Amino acid sequence: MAIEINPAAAAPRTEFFDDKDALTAAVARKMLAVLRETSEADGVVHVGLTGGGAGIGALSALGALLREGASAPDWGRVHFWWGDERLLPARDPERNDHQAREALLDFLVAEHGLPEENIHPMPTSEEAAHPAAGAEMYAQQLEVHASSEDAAPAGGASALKMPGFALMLLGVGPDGHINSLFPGKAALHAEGAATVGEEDSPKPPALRVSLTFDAVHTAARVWTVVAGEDKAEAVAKAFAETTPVEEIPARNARGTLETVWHIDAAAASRLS
Ligand SMILES: O=C1O[C@H](COP(=O)(O)O)[C@@H](O)[C@H](O)[C@H]1O
Repeated sequence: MAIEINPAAAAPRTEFFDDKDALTAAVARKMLAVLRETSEADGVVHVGLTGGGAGIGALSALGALLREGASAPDWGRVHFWWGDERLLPARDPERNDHQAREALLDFLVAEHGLPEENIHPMPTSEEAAHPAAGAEMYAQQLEVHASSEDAAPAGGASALKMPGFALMLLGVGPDGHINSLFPGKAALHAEGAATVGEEDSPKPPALRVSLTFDAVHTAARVWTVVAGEDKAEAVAKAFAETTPVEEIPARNARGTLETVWHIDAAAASRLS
């Protein structure tokens, strides 16, 4: 059955930047503000991280802001999760969590008191024998941190046992994928679960674990970060009303409060 976009979710708006550096700097500034404000208001804030050039770039930019003295949240209240991961050994340079640690998280632990237990990586290939097992393990971790009110997408659809994410960052692949939700794959149709395994990712490595669309849709803010000419076609298709979600999964990136596409000039070059 064709995937339909939930009309109750926040419609996407766009923010444009000259280049990737301007984009990542702006996203990092906004991220710090969300982390400060939400952690002060709620006592805790859960954030979903992404891999890829712009996603990791935003983390490096956040580190740079802190080194310049930007006002920071109480890091003891901040929890980091991942939207997807490659099922590879711990510390493999291709793992999204490894790249995020190098770009920001190790610095936060060493210099800013981020508790190691607030970092929630997806399972490694040493921990999970296959993607479905990894997905199940991560769903259990999410459930441990679920708030008393389960996370629910806009519009009254069923809730999931996971923490309420204040923010989910999403890179977008040249083929329009978000997380490890790739065009035409069965994982796009996973319903009622927070996580799903992917056995045959068209982008190597093949074995991956991902949050589902249902999980993405529970986040308050969903921010795509898209830079580079190789993303231009996917961006143009994502904003064409007739493009099926099965072809460009990023079309179905939606939050409950806001959906913002952060796009640099090169990635925006084919938007009309
Ligand atoms: O495989 C992945 O790709 C996307 C996009 O990466 P990019 O390098 O094309 O920007 C990324 O967001 C996702 O987390 C990752 O696993």
